[in-house]
Amino acid sequence: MSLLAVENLTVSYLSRGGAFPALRNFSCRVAAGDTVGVIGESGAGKTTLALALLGLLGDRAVIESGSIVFGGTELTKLTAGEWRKYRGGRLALIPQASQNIWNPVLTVGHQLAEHIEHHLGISRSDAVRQAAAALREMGLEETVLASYPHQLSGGMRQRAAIAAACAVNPACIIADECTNSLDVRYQNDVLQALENLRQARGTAMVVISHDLAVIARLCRKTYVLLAGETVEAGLTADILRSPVHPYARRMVADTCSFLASLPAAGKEV
Ligand SMILES: Nc1ncnc2c1ncn2[C@@H]1O[C@H](COP(=O)(O)OP(=O)(O)OP(=O)(O)O)[C@@H](O)[C@H]1O
Ligand code: NI
Repeated sequence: MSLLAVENLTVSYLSRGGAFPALRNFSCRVAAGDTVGVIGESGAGKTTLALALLGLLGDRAVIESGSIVFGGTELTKLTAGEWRKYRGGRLALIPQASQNIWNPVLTVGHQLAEHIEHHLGISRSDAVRQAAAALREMGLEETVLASYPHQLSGGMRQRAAIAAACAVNPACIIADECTNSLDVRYQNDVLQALENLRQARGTAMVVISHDLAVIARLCRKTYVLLAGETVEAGLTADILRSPVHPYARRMVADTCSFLASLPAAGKEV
């Protein structure tokens, strides 16, 4: 059985002009330990999907149809109180622009430890220890615990947010553009840390990105979104080798020609 099963999900944003469907008939299945990528250009509906999966759409959006079943529970019918049990715990989100999740008046350590304590039901001192370990996995020093968010760079805040999502041992992580404000070295570290987490704990992942290289590195399966529609879905290796839809073909060709255009090491530029 799938850990996460999304069937024919359609989500619309409401405006005075009517309902605008940002995601249409999206379906996917994610087994325990599986890695699924969702790729598409800006406005394709990727974040809409992430927010729907976590019950965070807010008042201006509605789930028009479809279902989201996680661990046997239908999520689209949960009340706000019931959502608190799932969100951030068994099902965790690394939100887009996650460097901005932090409360500016509390230290990162305080917020991380509180989050871990709440979701794992462990003592504060154990939570602080786990917070330090989670930061280390993201290449951050223990001193980050005592820092206020504004004392860290955007990339450090982003890695600390990823540490928060990973620290509570989720069964599934939804990662929305989780490497977008990181420089290349830290992108590598974060992708490696997510891969290590999957291998060590069997964490399933839905990796949302506009960057095919990120998806190709992490994901077994890929869904390609264009203006809210799934135009291609399959094994990532197959899509890379022989994309079918014109949009997918262009995306693969553009990524390959970009990589090929990089000067070879040592060559004069
Ligand atoms: N709160 C909102 N109210 C109205 N329309 C919205 C809202 N949020 C998103 N949309 C619209 O829904 C569509 C999908 O947006 P979404 O944020 O899901 O795209 P995305 O694929 O995540 O893009 P990006 O790569 O830029 O993050 C867009 O046309 C966007 O303008
Ligand atoms: Ni987005």
